[in-house]
Amino acid sequence: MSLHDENRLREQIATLGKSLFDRGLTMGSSGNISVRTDDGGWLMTPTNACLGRLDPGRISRLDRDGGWKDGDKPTKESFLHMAMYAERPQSEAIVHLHSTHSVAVSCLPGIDPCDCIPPLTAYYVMRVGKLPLVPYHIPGDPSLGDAVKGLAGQHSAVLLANHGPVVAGKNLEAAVYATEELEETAKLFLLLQGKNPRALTPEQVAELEVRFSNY
Ligand SMILES: O=C(CO)COP(=O)(O)O
Ligand SMILES: [Zn+2]
Repeated sequence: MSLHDENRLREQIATLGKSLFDRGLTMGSSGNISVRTDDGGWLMTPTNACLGRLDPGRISRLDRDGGWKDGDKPTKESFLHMAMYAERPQSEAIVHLHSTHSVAVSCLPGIDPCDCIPPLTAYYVMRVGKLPLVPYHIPGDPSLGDAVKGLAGQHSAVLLANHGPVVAGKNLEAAVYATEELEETAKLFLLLQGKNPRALTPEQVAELEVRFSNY
């Protein structure tokens, strides 16, 4: 990867991180972002960094084995990102947030652990699809990587119980769009609690999956 391309990715991580933070999609020092680099390694946001104030030059660089090469110390969820990438060779970027409505859904009793949010809208189906719930683990616990492994091959997004979403995309922009769509649909889902909303039918979902398989 040329220095120009790497610097462009660093700038993009900082710009989109600030955009997410400024709109309240993640708070404090929560959340993390990673992007695959074409030497097989990754750029990841540093641990304890605020996504709203990232310094592109201090973003962590990891080698293909997840070893820390340079930049600030990487996110404590680096193995979670790597577990997801290991199952998803087609994904180039991952976003993890503590976005309020998605976290709220992750705490609800009675949600379907195989699919936490029904297909309420077309864009939710196109960008997120089925959303499995990963049982609660302490943040940064390596066993979280194992818990995600069985799910990430079939699902571009998972919801960590009492924690938040982890969303992969074909590039960083796609991963951010999907995270935003998930948060908005979680909000709709909460607004519609007790109202028996009409979700899309299995036929409508199947048509979207065929037409927008690489969205
Ligand atoms: O969201 C987080 C933990 O789950 C934030 O952790 P880091 O600051 O290590 O990235
Ligand atoms: Zn987290």
